[in-house]
Amino acid sequence: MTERLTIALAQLSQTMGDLAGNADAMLAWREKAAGADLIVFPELQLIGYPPEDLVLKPALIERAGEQLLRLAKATADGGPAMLVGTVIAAQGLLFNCVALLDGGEIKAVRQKRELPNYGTFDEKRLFAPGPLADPVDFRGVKLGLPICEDVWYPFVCAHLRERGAEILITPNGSPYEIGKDERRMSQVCAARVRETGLPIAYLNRVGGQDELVFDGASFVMNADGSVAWQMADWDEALVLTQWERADEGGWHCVEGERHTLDPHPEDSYNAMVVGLRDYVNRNRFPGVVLGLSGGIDSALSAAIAVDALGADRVWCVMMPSRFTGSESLEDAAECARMLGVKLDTIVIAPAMEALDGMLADVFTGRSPDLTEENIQSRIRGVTLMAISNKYGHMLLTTGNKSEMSVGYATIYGDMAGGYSVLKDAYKTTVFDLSRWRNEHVSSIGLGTAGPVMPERVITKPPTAELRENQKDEDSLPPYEVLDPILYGLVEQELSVDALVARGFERETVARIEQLLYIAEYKRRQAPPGVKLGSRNFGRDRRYPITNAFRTS
Ligand SMILES: Nc1ncnc2c1ncn2[C@@H]1O[C@H](COP(=O)(O)OP(=O)(O)OC[C@H]2O[C@@H]([n+]3cccc(C(=O)O)c3)[C@H](O)[C@@H]2O)[C@@H](O)[C@H]1O
Ligand SMILES: Nc1ncnc2c1ncn2[C@@H]1O[C@H](COP(=O)(O)OP(=O)(O)OP(=O)(O)O)[C@@H](O)[C@H]1O
Ligand SMILES: NC(=O)CC[C@H](N)C(=O)O
Repeated sequence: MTERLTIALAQLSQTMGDLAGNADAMLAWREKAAGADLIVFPELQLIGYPPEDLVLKPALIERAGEQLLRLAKATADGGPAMLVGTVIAAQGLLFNCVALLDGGEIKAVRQKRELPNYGTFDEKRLFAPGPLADPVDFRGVKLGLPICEDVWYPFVCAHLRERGAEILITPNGSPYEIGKDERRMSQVCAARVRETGLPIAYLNRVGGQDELVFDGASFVMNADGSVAWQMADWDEALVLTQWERADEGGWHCVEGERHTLDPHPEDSYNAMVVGLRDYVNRNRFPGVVLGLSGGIDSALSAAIAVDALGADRVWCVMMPSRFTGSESLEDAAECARMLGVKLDTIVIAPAMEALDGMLADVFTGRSPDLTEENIQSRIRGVTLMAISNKYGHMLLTTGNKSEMSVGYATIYGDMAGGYSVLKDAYKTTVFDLSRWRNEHVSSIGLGTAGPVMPERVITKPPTAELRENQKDEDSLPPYEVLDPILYGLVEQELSVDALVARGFERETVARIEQLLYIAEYKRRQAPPGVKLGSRNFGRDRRYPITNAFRTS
């Protein structure tokens, strides 16, 4: 009877759709796991997670089958067996699976049963639920293989236990969300361990995939609920966990490293760094360009870009108008200096004058209004897009969640761009993250230590500078009032009445609800951005654009 096992946990990133590349990477990591009995990879490691409709393409399923066979053959060398996440078609249905590859063959396949279909997840659209499966027999040990969502409910693990499982190994594609690492361990896995009396190895992927980032933070929990291993967040890593069969028959994982995970808000900052880094690199941009206004949103976006890509890949442009104050010019220049990035200055007055002239006839008899304010924003958008086209840098959009909630952004203007790091960060979070970054350095960032923006950028009242003496608070409640209202309306789906009961003014809440609903069309046309909270605009919160419902 096997008394000892070495299980390698490979906390890896994935390149969506690069099946051969993902397979090559698995083989390379397997070499580093020499001596292990088994190497485990995250959910759908061969394809990428979440694959969306890519898996509805028959050619992809065919090629996944070819790559899986290639991996299986590689295990004929007597080295570690592999547990590989992939998609398999059977009887006209698609399954989200793990395959156990050993001795040159596919020894066993297990299908995911619980398919998440809420929030950002759409798995029922793609996959059929697998049957309640038995453990696999691996070198005399019965391994239970629940896949991600399978461990979020008692059912699958209870069945595995009943059918004799001795160790639970769960490959995951569990996206980052504030507080999620704690939930996975203390609520979800601790409950499964308590119910089954079995130890669990929880393996998550790392890296960014469009709006989602995966923090890793994989761990092993022994049957007594103690944590034997805690892997770091964000980085690819391999650990060889040693398992022993105790006298009373149960399996125990020998204690290894226990990394401290990022505290909040560093976790959110690093999520943005990872999301942007992987988006820019995987889509092969040489770098990013952004408008640096001297305000806090563009300053924080630039700091995150430098931490993600390095200062030499971040290009900032100051585009003053006649409404731009001298403080803004100084703050943008100082910010660029602190970050070590290139800063160009492009005056937008000539374009404003040209448009004023072009539109003079059709605008005869109309006074200047929001139209001209939006033209300024659009000229900046056109200018930045021209640089993007000429040099290939992607335009980084700087709008935050508070603005995106109430439509406080110009469509085809400052909303232009390919990706946004602040999209799921309320303005009050933008202030918190800016303060945090001025006092700390990101554990995974490429930027230098020390402050990244002048203190004044954080303390001065926010303004769009699209007209004389404009301040955000002229048209919006202060962000300390606006953000909790938005949090209630967006993340908690509260009604106006419920927010009034929390002490907010009815008229204000009703106006914000109205602004939120009528800005849906803008959000549908906004670039993707990093998900941080429980209800991001994009995959989480999907509202109709044409919508007469109000709770006021
Ligand atoms: N449901 C719908 N479906 C499709 N299109 C719809 C629409 N509702 C309006 N529209 C169209 O949208 C256009 C109006 O939207 P848009 O042109 O953006 O203009 P609008 O939303 O009216 O104004 C822009 C707002 O953003 C603020 N802003 C601008 C720039 C920067 C900042 C900042 O501080 O960050 C703030 C500015 O002060 C103002 O409150 C019109 O063409 C209208 O026809
Ligand atoms: N003078 C400017 N020079 C360069 N870019 C600008 C300028 N004004 C606005 N932008 C760009 O448009 C975005 C929206 O800016 P705006 O000042 O209108 O509002 P904001 O949301 O308060 O942003 P910020 O805090 O960065 O100023 C900015 O983040 C910046 O990228
Ligand atoms: N891939 C999955 O099944 C993810 C769902 C799961 N509840 C998580 O976020 O961890």
